[in-house]
Amino acid sequence: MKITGELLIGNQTRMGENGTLTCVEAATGKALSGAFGGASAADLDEAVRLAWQAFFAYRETALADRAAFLEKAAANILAIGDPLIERAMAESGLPRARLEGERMRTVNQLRLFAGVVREGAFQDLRFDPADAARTPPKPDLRLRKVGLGPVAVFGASNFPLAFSVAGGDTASALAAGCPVVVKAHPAHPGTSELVARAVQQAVIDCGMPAGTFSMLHDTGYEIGSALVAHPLIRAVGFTGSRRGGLALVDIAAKRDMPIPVYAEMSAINPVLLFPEALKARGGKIGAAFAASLTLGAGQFCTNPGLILAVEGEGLEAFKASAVEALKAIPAQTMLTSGICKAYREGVAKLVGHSDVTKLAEGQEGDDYHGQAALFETTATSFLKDKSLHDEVFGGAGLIVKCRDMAELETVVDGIEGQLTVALHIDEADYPAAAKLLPKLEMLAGRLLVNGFGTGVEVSPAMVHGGPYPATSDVRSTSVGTLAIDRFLRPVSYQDMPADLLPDALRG
Ligand SMILES: NC(=O)c1ccc[n+]([C@@H]2O[C@H](COP(=O)([O-])OP(=O)(O)OC[C@H]3O[C@@H](n4cnc5c(N)ncnc54)[C@H](O)[C@@H]3O)[C@@H](O)[C@H]2O)c1
Ligand SMILES: O=CCCC(=O)C(=O)O
Repeated sequence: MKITGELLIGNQTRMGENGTLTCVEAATGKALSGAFGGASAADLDEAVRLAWQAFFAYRETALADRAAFLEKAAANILAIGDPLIERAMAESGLPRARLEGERMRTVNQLRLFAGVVREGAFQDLRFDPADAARTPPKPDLRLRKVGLGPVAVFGASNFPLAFSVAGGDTASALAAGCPVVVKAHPAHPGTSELVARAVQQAVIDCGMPAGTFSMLHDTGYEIGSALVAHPLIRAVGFTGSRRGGLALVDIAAKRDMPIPVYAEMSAINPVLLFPEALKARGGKIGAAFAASLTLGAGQFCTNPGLILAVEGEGLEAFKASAVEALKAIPAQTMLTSGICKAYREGVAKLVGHSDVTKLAEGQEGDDYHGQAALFETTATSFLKDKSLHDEVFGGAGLIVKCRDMAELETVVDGIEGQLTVALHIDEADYPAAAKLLPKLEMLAGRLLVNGFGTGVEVSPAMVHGGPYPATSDVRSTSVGTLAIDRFLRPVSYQDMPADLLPDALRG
């Protein structure tokens, strides 16, 4: 499959003429092949209008046909073969094994949603029969959930497959019966085109309406912003920075018809080390923490950036093994030089902070490679200075040393919304953990025990979401089968003649 740099608008392709996007090898900054044409306002309008037209037919496709389409998209992505992996490696700097795993996650996610569609429970069909004998008479009520309408998807830089063109947002929106218009991430436009062509081909192969899927490039923020503002777009999926997510939330809120924006933004994912667990195996936990902190150069929204623990021998053992492990970690290629620069600036702020001590650094980095780092501060300092709560996107962690569990609880009270909270506990810690759990439920979308949040399972019981600023809508998840709910709305049919009812609600 060739990368042409074209836009994919419905079943057509054409070169965008609103500026040109070029891209570079993440590891070196050297130019990569391909020039990607930016979409104009007219291209955008055409893609969205096609999506709107497609919506009415697409949302009523037989569930088996919609499921087969998702499976075909998965098969077409796999069929691209190694060129997809090689392009993604060059554009993102992520290693082959990681990207091969991510490709399977993407493919299996599409297949999982195919299963959800085929099974049909997502429609939440409800039947509440009439009762003419009741006073007042009770009407016949039936309910189903339908797709919201065309969805704008902003691919994430850090998961160029599983959170990008055919990632969780696209898979769940298509499963819900919503056409998708993707705004490709500028850091991996070639990867985006390859995957988009696979999805476009699936639309054609399966006879889905033209307009079910489109993908646009933007040389700046103009087209992405206009996409969210377009009156025929009915929801937005986004993974990226807090600033970017909030900009889209703001645009969506100012429309004549405001729409939901499901933005997954920043998190530091606190890890709580309880005293008995620390005492029994502080060293072991420290080594496991270092591995999770530096996975993918730390560029995971689930990265464990904050450690909370009570001071003592157990914490010292944790620190010693984390420090030893981190010192040996080579600098890793970051997704873009901009992300690397932001990371270095974040680390420099911690280095220059008078209340923060640097405990360890990994091997030295450069403008493209991030150097891991571990810092420590006290609970008092952390509570006093909110800037210490900021996400440093990359392999940097901060330990907050507490005097006792009461102080640790006060720190928990001062933290903003998160995707995950990890608890390291032994049985003797259960009473202390039980006391904190109600607060932790309010803090994050996923609570996990004796592990770290990196490596999200795509499953029916997964929540990859959480209170602001982890996401812009605490009621949702962007991973797992429940993600489909973001793009559905309930419609009730009262005393509707059977002939007029949707098939699923007859009988
Ligand atoms: N939490 C996470 O999972 C996560 C993932 C990736 C990046 N990040 C953070 O984001 C920073 C930058 O990385 P990035 O480029 O991937 O994220 P980003 O938020 O800058 O961009 C994500 C997407 O949104 C678009 N966008 C951003 N701001 C916009 C605006 N104002 N109007 C319209 N469109 C806009 C971009 O063009 C891109 O397509 C990183 O350094 C990191 O701090 C966080
Ligand atoms: O970066 C956001 C997603 C993280 C994830 O999916 C994972 O940890 O597996």
